[in-house]
Amino acid sequence: MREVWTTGRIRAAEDVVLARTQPGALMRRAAFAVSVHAARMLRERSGRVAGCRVALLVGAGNNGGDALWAGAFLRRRGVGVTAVLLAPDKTHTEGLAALRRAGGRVVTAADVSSERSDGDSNALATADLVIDGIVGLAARGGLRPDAAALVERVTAPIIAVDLPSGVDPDTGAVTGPAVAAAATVTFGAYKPLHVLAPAASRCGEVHLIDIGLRPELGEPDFRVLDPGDVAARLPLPKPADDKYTQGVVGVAAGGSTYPGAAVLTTSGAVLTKSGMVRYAGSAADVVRARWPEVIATGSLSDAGRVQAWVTGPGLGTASGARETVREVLAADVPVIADADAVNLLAAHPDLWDAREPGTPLVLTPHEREFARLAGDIGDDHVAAVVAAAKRCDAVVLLKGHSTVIADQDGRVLVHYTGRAWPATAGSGDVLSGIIGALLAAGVEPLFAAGCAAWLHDSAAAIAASGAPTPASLIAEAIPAAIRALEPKT
Ligand SMILES: NC(=O)C1=CN([C@@H]2O[C@H](COP(=O)(O)OP(=O)(O)OC[C@H]3O[C@@H](n4cnc5c(N)ncnc54)[C@H](O)[C@@H]3O)[C@@H](O)[C@H]2O)[C@@H](O)CC1
Ligand SMILES: [K+]
Repeated sequence: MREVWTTGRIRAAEDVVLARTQPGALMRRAAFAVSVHAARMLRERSGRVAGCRVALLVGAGNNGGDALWAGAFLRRRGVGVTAVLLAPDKTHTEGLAALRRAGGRVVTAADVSSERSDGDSNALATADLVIDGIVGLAARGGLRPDAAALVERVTAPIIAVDLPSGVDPDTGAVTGPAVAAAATVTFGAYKPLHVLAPAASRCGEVHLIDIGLRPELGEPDFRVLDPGDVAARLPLPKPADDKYTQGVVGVAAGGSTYPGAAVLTTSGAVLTKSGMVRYAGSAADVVRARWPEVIATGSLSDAGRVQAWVTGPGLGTASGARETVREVLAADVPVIADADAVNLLAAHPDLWDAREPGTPLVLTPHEREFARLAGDIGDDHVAAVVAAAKRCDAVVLLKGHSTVIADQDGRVLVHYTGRAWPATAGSGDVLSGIIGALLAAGVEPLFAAGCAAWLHDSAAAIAASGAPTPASLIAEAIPAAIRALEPKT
């Protein structure tokens, strides 16, 4: 499990560790790691390290200090290093002295911008690699114009120190010009931007360097599930199980207008776990035709007992749909409410009264549905989703390139996907079915949503395999996604 802390907490931990270490020691450790990754990248790209050229973009703070020290270490390996100073009067003193001692060249941003053709002012044009030390934890807003103008001139790959400059460290928002790095070397702990879109797509591969902060950090602000976490939580049938004991999933979705939503939601449920799936609604014939193993009935009252309900996809918002949501919420079993069910809950506050207190509810809005339910999301998605989860007393999963999932107790999971394959019609219906299957099996709601987001993304990647995929094929790839996890049977 990848653990993530917000910058305020990382800085507090840094202060504790700084107070008991030699001045400059942490920075040199961080910078040395940057130089190691820079050297590796040079070797991979040009087959050598000595003789290559590296340009450093150096801002006013310690992030610039890291870059300068990294430059000094690279000089020792025979690399030609030029530092481009954005704030010559405020440059990190020891870092600058170290680079000069090591034989590095130093120019100002103004020299580079003047487009003189001598070697120094050409530093960016001739670099094999650029190290971004413009700004780190203190970043606010997009790159300032002088920094943005420099970054625009870069053609070589960039290694970001701590984070790509210009992105917001805590929200991952990109509100102006920002660096797009080939790799990021970060220190002490992952920060939100490394896993939150859109900033995460600008990090390249992220390398975490231990600088001794972990004992001072406490509980993380949020977590990212890895394949092992998902495998450990997937419900697998035990020898004594029968079709009922694994948890029966009920699907109350779709209808005569959107029978496809009924099929896709049911597909997600059927393919995620063994046992039984029931369907209740006016698309019963269509569902039965696609999945003969599903017990399909025309109405909720005929459906029989289930251990979790999935509702919302393709349900519409007419009075019949409202009654369906009301009945499902009153059923005293966990519910996953998606799409129209979220819209109905937003539009008809009385529906909340149908809910049995303490019965788990998972809401899975996309951004527009979220706005209807909880207001404008703003730049800080994590804070908005946590607030909505507390207010709705539910697990809230906000869909997006970074799926953010919050429990009402404040725990947060984030799933970042660098791929857009799941962004296809009906894909959310499949996700709902997966969540329903996991809820019915007794998986804790936060992790049912978290594991489902992971499985859905993995299934989409398998189904797409580099080309567009429809939602039906995402559902069909769920078993392959589970097999790839190698859960223990
Ligand atoms: N505290 C420590 O012990 C350590 C800190 N380290 C480094 O120190 C960094 C934090 O350093 P600082 O607190 O000095 O601050 P930064 O280096 O992050 O920021 C420096 C300055 O950049 C400017 N700036 C802010 N937003 C900007 C924008 N959008 N465009 C251009 N310039 C902008 C501001 O004037 C700010 O003061 C970390 O990210 C990390 O790289 C590492 O050396 C590890 C050890
Ligand atoms: K940076």
